[in-house]
Amino acid sequence: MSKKWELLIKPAFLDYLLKLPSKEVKQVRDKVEMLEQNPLPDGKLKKQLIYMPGRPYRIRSGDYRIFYTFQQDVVCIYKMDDRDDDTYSDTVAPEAPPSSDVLAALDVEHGDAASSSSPRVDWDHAFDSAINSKPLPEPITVELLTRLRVPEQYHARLLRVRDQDRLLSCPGVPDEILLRIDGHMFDPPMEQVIQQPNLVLSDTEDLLRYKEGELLTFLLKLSPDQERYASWSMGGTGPTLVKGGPGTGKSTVALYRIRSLLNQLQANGQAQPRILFTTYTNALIRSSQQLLKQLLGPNHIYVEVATADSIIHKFLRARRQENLYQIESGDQPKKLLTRAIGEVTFNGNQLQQQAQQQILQRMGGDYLMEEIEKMIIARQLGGKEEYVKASRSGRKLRLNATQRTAVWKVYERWLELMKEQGIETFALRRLRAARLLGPQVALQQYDAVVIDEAQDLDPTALRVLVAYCKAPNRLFITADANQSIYGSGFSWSEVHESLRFQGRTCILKANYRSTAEIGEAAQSYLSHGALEPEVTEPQYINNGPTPDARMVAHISHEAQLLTAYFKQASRSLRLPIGSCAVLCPNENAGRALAIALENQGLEATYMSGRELDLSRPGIKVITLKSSKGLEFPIVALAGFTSTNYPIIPADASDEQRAELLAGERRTLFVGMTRAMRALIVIIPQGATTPLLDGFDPKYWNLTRKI
Ligand SMILES: Nc1ncnc2c1ncn2[C@@H]1O[C@H](COP(=O)(O)OP(=O)(O)OP(=O)(O)O)[C@@H](O)[C@H]1O
Repeated sequence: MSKKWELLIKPAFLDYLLKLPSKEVKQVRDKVEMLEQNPLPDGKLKKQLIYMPGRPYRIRSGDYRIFYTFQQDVVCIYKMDDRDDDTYSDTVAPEAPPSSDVLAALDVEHGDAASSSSPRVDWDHAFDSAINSKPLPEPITVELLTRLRVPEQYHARLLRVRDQDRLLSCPGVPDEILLRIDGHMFDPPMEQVIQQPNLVLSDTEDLLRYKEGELLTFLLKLSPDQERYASWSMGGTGPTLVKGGPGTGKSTVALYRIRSLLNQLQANGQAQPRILFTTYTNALIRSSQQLLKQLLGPNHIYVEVATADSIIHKFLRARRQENLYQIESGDQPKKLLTRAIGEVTFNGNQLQQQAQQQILQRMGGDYLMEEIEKMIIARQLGGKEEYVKASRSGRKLRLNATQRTAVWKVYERWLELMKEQGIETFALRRLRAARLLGPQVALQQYDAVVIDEAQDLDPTALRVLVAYCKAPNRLFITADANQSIYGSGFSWSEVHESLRFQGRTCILKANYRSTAEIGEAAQSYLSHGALEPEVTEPQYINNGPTPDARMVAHISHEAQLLTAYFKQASRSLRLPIGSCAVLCPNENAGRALAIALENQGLEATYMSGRELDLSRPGIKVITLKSSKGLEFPIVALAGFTSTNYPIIPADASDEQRAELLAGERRTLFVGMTRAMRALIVIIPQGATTPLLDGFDPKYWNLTRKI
């Protein structure tokens, strides 16, 4: 029997299937089966379009045309259309080398995505020239909206829309609906289709099931490295660590690891295993749950998705200890810290005492609080002596033994004050849990524990999570040191003796999220601050326009510029306005900017980390810190005009200043790397902070007209 080719499909192809009558879908299925047997059928049936991005082949299916490419063992189906005209001249050229795009996307670590043989798209020009909105080729009618399964509540707004711009910025309508209608009205350009993820079509009958609504999605095709790490070393003796830069698929691999773990446990006779998956924010919990449902089907019920803090809460509740103190995340702990500095009697003579008090005051509340929370509480240091000897790795401000003794005294007084008020911080709550756990206790309630984004977890929290896992080799951890917002700098085995990864650490290199232009611009910004370079040179799958950096004098100009940018970017990338996000330094800046954008006629909402709802229509305005782990097609870093940024105590020492700036630079880097297709950073005119400097014109467009 002849060999079968592996089939991959793009979302654009699936969108088109939904438009076709069922009978035609069967015909398409037959054609796809034919390609599965032989992607180069009889010469007359197919053509290669060598001047089209991706150099696809084209084959007829009744009145329609299917665009596809193939290489080695893989056939990738891009999209369909029903036109007869040819924008690109066709060439029958079976001897021409097929496109390298498919393989590059599948295995960029070993391929060379950037030097694809396809004609290169001039993204910057495409971005500039998006001026006129296209009229819709057919009117939006109730009948059409019903056919496209658009809920009635949105009909009234949509029925008034006449052109593509208004469609993609129609307020109050969810993005996926706008994209569905846009997809019905216009053919997606090939250069955008190529950048869509590859999905696996393991059974051609699934096309019919998808058309009938019995199957909702197809799974992502992982790269060979991702696939390997998803089930790598499961028979080993200890835990596995996956590292990698932003967007390399660490969270994706973690989800597939869960599937491998479930399969292994069930194959070993455990019909109903329990797996814990912890992630960073509530918004990530919701999206991970959805992905797990797709990936695991009915088996998703065996996986609990939670934040580390909610597991800590559960742990304390089981011991009736959860309500001993009220969590206080506002200003009160910092106020009590200032009070503690004033109340403590330091060692030595009066002059020495004054010197100690001064150094603590000079540190500033935030720095001292971080010292206490990250260096003492999170590391579960048992006493002053331990703190005096501790390495404090990750902190640039040196503290001698006398100064550390002073910090310890303030810490002890602060603890008393917090207790008196009946309040605690999250770090203190984690410490209580870790202490209750004791060194020996193993909770062993989950057959496997998968911890995503571990670089930002306190060691105390990690200890509790590790203790919940029944076997060390069923622990799986992902981390990225450069994205660490808090820069805690601990070694894994210091956290828990089970966290020894000898020979079980791997690194993902290919960035699937951001375009090469965004990734390289963010890297150049990071290295301008002399921060650790990436462990390996990152590789990119996609290309796009050069990111922009612009100066503005006032928040109203900022909102005008953002409005123009978002309209331009969403139009040229053919994305709804809801795919734009503004990442701000703090809540006040975010709220002010959301109002300013609304005043410009754009729908925009500020959302705090807790109330983040990514399905909400309109522009999402969030803080840089709560953007961790998320991604948006179009991103602006803004809001620096209306706020004092960054806050550095006037008399901070050089080391302290350097450390604060390094932390903030990493935070801005995390923000930049949330962008998938387009990125802009807005800098206040006359800003003196080095953080808003370092936009190398080689990577950043500083002059393009917006
Ligand atoms: N093999 C792949 N093919 C196509 N898309 C992929 C692939 N792997 C990951 N992606 C996509 O890339 C994006 C980034 O993936 P993911 O969030 O898993 O990366 P990450 O390393 O956890 O990112 P970060 O640490 O920056 O939050 C997601 O949209 C994901 O669906």
